[in-house]
Amino acid sequence: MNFRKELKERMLVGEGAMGTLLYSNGIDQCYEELNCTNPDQIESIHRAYLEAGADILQSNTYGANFNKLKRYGLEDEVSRINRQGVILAKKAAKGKAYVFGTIGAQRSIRKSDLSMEEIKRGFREQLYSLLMENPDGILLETFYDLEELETVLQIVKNETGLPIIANVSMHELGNLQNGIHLNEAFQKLEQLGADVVGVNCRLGPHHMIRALEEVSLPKQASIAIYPNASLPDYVDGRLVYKAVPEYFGSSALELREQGAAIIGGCCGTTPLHIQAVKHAIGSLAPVKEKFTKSREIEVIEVNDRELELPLYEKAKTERTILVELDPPKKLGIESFMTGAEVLKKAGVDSITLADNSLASPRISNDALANLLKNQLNINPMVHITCRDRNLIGLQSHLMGLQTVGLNEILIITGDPSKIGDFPGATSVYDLSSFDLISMVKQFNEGLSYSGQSLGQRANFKIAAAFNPNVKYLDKAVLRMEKKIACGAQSFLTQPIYSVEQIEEVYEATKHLETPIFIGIMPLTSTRNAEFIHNEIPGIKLPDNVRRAMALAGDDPVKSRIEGVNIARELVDAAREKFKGIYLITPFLRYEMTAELTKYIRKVDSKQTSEVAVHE
Ligand SMILES: Cc1cc2nc3c(=O)[nH]c(=O)nc-3n(C[C@H](O)[C@H](O)[C@H](O)COP(=O)(O)OP(=O)(O)OC[C@H]3O[C@@H](n4cnc5c(N)ncnc54)[C@H](O)[C@@H]3O)c2cc1C
Ligand code: MET
Ligand SMILES: [Zn+2]
Repeated sequence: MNFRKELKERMLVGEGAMGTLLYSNGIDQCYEELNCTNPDQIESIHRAYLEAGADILQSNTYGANFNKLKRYGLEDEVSRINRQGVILAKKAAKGKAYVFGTIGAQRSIRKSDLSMEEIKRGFREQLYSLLMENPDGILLETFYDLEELETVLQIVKNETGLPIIANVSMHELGNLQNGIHLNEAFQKLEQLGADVVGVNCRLGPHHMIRALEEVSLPKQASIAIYPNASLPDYVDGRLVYKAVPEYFGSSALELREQGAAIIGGCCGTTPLHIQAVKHAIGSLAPVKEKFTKSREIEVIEVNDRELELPLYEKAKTERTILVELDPPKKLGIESFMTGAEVLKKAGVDSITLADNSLASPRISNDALANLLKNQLNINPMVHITCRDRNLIGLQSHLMGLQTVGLNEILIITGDPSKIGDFPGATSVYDLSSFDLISMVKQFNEGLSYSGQSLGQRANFKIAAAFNPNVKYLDKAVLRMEKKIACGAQSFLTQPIYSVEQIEEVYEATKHLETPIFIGIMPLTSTRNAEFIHNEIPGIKLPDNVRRAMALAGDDPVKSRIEGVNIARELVDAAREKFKGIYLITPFLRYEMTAELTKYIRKVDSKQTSEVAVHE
């Protein structure tokens, strides 16, 4: 038997599912452990697949890596479980089928914290264990993350000359994560030396056929397709699959027409599905040519609704004042709307609205931003955190904002739920602030997260956060640079409380062209000052500031005056170096930020007229 030769001559049949089959037999434990604890059961499943017509058996070692076995306390059993997996498949094959050592991805469809170094380590250990038992090839499967697959494929190539099947999993029809098209992924994997490039899991035969229609035949490599039995249904907390083996079998012919040379099955498939595949394709040869549909890319029209200069552009050349006015925590918006009106009259360029700041629910900022825009003709900036919405919610939110013309946005990670009013609530964090910035940039190119056309380009103006209240300012600046590379067009800082710090920020960031809005939040009382100084991480108030607030004591009027006076000094320092000023309204006390706005406008216009007189 020569796998590489036979692959070119006739269609080969792969195995079907192992995990879901075991589960349907009532087993709910680490499936790979069964290689050692119940070898007969695993061997008999392999045998059933062999008898159904499988030409390639794959060891029951999908999740047999250090990181996954650790969940079951089996991390010391990597070698035994993998070796035993190959031994069992070989025993069942009896020389009548090829036996491939299976290695599944370690990063799943959800974002994983595993670093590439951890992945490589776990991967190598599994690979060496499998190779000890001389399989006929290596099968890499269920890779949602192409980077991970590319990395491990290179390792296999370096370690062995055995045939390699490299299977990705699609995120969405035709696309991998981050919008990489299947055709492109196949080309990359072929270049890295995979004998077979393929797709497994997540989607059923229908979507696999549709996706293959836009994929051309690789130059050298063959294509493998391991569809799930159907799309899944969610029952009692588990994914279950509709099992229609005849339909699965008839789909095999269409998969062949679209270029598949190996057809097997993934989740939900059984020996009956594999039998139906074998029955359908008989001893046919793989196709040598096919018609490839050109990729459907809708015409993306530029959405030309630009009425005002974007804030980040404005802040490059002229004074630009943003004032944060947060949505109320209770129903009733009179004082919020009055505040917005007062701020508008004072001369702000935009009002920014936090997204449930400090992880506590407030009236949704997009609803209020809409009111500000439509009722007061204010150009608002909407904060968007990664905390409260998953990848679906974030995309829908962005499409909604684009639709109603709320295009100025500030992207932040978001304070974690555990610090807020509902500490037990989930902090979603499907995306980091970097990921979300990149996704919005992609929206601006007319593409969704997974690279599907949105029909139009969005025109978001992307602001991001910069926290200078950290131990190592240079590290925070590196984060800014990374955010700029992702697509950030301006920065708003956490509040700064000393003139020296404004100088430091200027020195540390003067090489950047991206405008920075310096955050200034007036203090409201001595208690407020002491809280910030003693309890907010990273913030230290200068002694003279604390003394001045303490002198104002409990008198609210004196405190307000002192708070504004201190903020003025900071504003003066910031004005010298930065065009962008970001005033944060404390506790809806808009009269303080309005006063500061008027002050900035006044001193700016005084300076302008002084210059004019001079000229
Ligand atoms: C202008 C502005 C507006 C904000 N608006 C909101 C809002 O509307 N809603 C809300 O819930 N929160 C808001 N926040 C709070 C913000 O979400 C938290 O401060 C968050 O932890 C940091 O957000 P980021 O986007 O700057 O995080 P990122 O830059 O993505 O950083 C994420 C995490 O990395 C770590 N990190 C960052 N920099 C460093 C460093 N230099 N050294 C070590 N570790 C670091 C920190 O743990 C940080 O939490 C806002 C903050 C700012 C500055
Ligand atoms: N071959 C593996 C199995 O069927 C692939 C699972 S995909 C999550 O168990
Ligand atoms: Zn699967």
